[in-house]
Amino acid sequence: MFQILVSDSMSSEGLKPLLESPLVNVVQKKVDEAANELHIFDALLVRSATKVTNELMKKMPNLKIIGRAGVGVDNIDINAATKNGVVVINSPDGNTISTAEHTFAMMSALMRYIPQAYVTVKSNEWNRGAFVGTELYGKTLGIIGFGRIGTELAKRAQAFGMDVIVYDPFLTEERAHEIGVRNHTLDELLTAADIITVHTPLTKDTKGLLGKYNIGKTKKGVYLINCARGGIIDEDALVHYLENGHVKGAALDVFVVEPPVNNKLLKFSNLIATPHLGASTKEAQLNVAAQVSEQVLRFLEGKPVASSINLPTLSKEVFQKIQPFYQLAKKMGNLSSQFMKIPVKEISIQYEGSVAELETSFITKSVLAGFLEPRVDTTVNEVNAGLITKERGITFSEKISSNTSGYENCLAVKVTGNKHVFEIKGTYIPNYGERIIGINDFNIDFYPAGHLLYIHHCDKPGVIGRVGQILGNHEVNIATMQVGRKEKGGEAIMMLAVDHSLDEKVLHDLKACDDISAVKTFDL
Ligand SMILES: NC(=O)C1=CN([C@@H]2O[C@H](COP(=O)(O)OP(=O)(O)OC[C@H]3O[C@@H](n4cnc5c(N)ncnc54)[C@H](O)[C@@H]3O)[C@@H](O)[C@H]2O)C=CC1
Ligand SMILES: O=C(O)CCC(=O)C(=O)O
Repeated sequence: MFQILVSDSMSSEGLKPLLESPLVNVVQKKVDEAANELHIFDALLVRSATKVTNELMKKMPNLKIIGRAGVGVDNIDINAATKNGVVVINSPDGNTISTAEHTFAMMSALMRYIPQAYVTVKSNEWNRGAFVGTELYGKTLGIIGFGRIGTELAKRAQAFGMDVIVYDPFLTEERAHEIGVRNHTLDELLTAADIITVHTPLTKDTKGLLGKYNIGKTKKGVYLINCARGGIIDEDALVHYLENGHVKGAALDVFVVEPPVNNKLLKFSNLIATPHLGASTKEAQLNVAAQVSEQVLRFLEGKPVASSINLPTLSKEVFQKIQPFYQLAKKMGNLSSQFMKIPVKEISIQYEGSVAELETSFITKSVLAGFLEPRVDTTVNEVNAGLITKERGITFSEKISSNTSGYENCLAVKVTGNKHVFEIKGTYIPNYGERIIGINDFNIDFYPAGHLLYIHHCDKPGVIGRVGQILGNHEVNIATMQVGRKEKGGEAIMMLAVDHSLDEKVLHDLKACDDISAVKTFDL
């Protein structure tokens, strides 16, 4: 019989598939309370309170699967789980509606001073003049991050007669059109919206996305809402703009540190807050607990699971053969995504040589997983990459090619957006490693790892020297450098590996250089 530890409070209705199964025994205890019996458990079910660290996993040698009843898996050390051979699953859409509704409730409460007014009435005050609110009708709602929750929120705002504009660099025009919203640039959204709400994952691109600079571009009197993850709206910047009155009010469900400790934001009467309640409804908790219970049971019964976010489902032998290509494919997908920070319609992958004889569908999924990684909240892997790609309105295909590029094996990825196409080619050379051998029409040869700097330039004497000079001036050490060109004196590219990530100042100086037409950085 499998032993299951449920360590955070979860809907017992949702846990029914497990509680009623003759295959499993369910223990509902906090990890601390189960300290002496941790070694017996095959599965661990959590919400966000239990921190699933490598240390905890080490105390659970029987652990096979962790089920997160919710979306964000930031409380689970996924890398450690993968290393320990533990599958992690979540319930990506079980709490979408609840979180969208909570955001809507926060917006209404914010604009009508409901929490502030409630406190005064309870204190026997009757001060109607102090709480003259603002209608939602006719206002422009700016949604940053238009995934599951952003989409549901938009539908509700439209029903209230709001004009909805969105910013999501990965949203296709077709999908925006389908939902009846307009995708804008971030600057357009910042300057046009009366209310701005964020619904992105917390990534290195979204951390502080609404910081001092960007909030400074918003309308005076703007309202800001964060029901996604603490830190997407920079907390110090928000303090600054609440203090000077530029931001008329803010609503937060999430904080950088939860629960907030000595947080200056809490002193503002025009800031309303809830303790991370987005998903706290009976329905959402039932949905997420039921989804996770069913998947855990399937897994323990040896059946495939739908929402696994870390491990592949291949036999060890097959996996070993494709592992080098799987890693190369992931990096190629990731590079393509970073090159094409725009909506993408199609991804096609072509296999040539010995790699074409392997289980290419798995390698394709690895390209997709690498591509999606910078764009979505949850860790995407070969199990869920196809599904998520389709959900994002992106089609994908694979083809076995009879081309001969001169390499023993070659993988080519082509990513198509509305106006731009990006192509990348890679190969794996045994005992030598992964190489990127082509970018668009340029032949090049570099190892895809670390901090990379890409420069598109004119093939003229002195350009390489100027790049070296600028990097030297900024104390940036160059580890390797490769150059590719189509013809003498024509367009050329260079790819440099440097010792640390580059800041805006370095990029600015490079971009200002004559004969350089594009500069991009990548971290792999
Ligand atoms: N307060 C709460 O209790 C809850 C909070 N959440 C949080 O809400 C967030 C969104 O959840 P979902 O909508 O389910 O996720 P999702 O993955 O469906 O949507 C996220 C969207 O953000 C977009 N995005 C990624 N990087 C971006 C960037 N740099 N700029 C603009 N857009 C970007 C993606 O393209 C995607 O469309 C997550 O962080 C999640 O953890 C989710 C559930 C409950
Ligand atoms: O109530 C919870 O478990 C937190 C929900 C959440 O933030 C998520 O699902 O990402």
